Amino acid sequence: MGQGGGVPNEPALRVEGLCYEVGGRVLLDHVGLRVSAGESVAVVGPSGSGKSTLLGCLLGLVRPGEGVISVAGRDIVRMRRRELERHRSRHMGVVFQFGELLPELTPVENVALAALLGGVKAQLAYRRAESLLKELEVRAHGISTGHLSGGERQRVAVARALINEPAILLADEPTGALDSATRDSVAHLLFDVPRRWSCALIVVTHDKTVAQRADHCLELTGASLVPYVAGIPGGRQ
Ligand SMILES: Nc1ncnc2c1ncn2[C@@H]1O[C@H](COP(=O)(O)OP(=O)(O)OP(=O)(O)O)[C@@H](O)[C@H]1O
Repeated sequence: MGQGGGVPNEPALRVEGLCYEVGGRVLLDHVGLRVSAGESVAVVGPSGSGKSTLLGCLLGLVRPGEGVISVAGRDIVRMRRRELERHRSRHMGVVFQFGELLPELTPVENVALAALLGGVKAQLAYRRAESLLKELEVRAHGISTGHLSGGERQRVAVARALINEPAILLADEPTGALDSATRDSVAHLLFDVPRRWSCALIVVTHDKTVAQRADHCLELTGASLVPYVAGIPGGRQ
């Protein structure tokens, strides 16, 4: 797969001076972040520190008060809605805690759907979906996605997130609903994605054993992103 249509010398994701305030509380205070293709970042932090809000900003779902969020070389903060939707579907993939798949569809239908919605022709969409599911070792046909195990569903969700060859893959508590053995296998697969598919990966998680697999582990605390070292909140790496 390609590099998600990225711009040469520009990281897949560049965040600068990101500020967000809600209800009189500053959640993000001049936050900066750079993630290149092939690189992974985990974001941990106490409950309520603003991790989902940060992810919402990166996805263009929450509009920050200030700052730049450059995805594949273009600032999404200043985009109009239609353009943002196109840019998001072309360059960003997302995996949520519960997969958020359509349970009555087969895995291949769930994955192909994301490509069809992006304007890819049906034959190509299904071919790509089958090939991704094979690479991610989950069956494509003959079963409703709702009948798969939790771990298999997350593999389908990863395939769906990758089908449009995104520049960045964002995952919000991707292993939060899994038992520990399944969590390890899904986390292993997820942190292998940047190398195999040349995209950037950002994972928001409560689970430190998942976070430690990332190239860089950051903590959102006091409205800032700081390096996280096990046992030392806000400690230096
Ligand atoms: N639109 C909003 N209006 C009011 N408060 C909000 C809004 N969005 C977020 N908040 C508050 O901001 C704080 C941060 O929320 P957020 O969901 O980003 O935290 P989080 O770190 O993801 O938490 P958790 O780990 O529990 O999921 C919370 O206290 C939340 O109630």
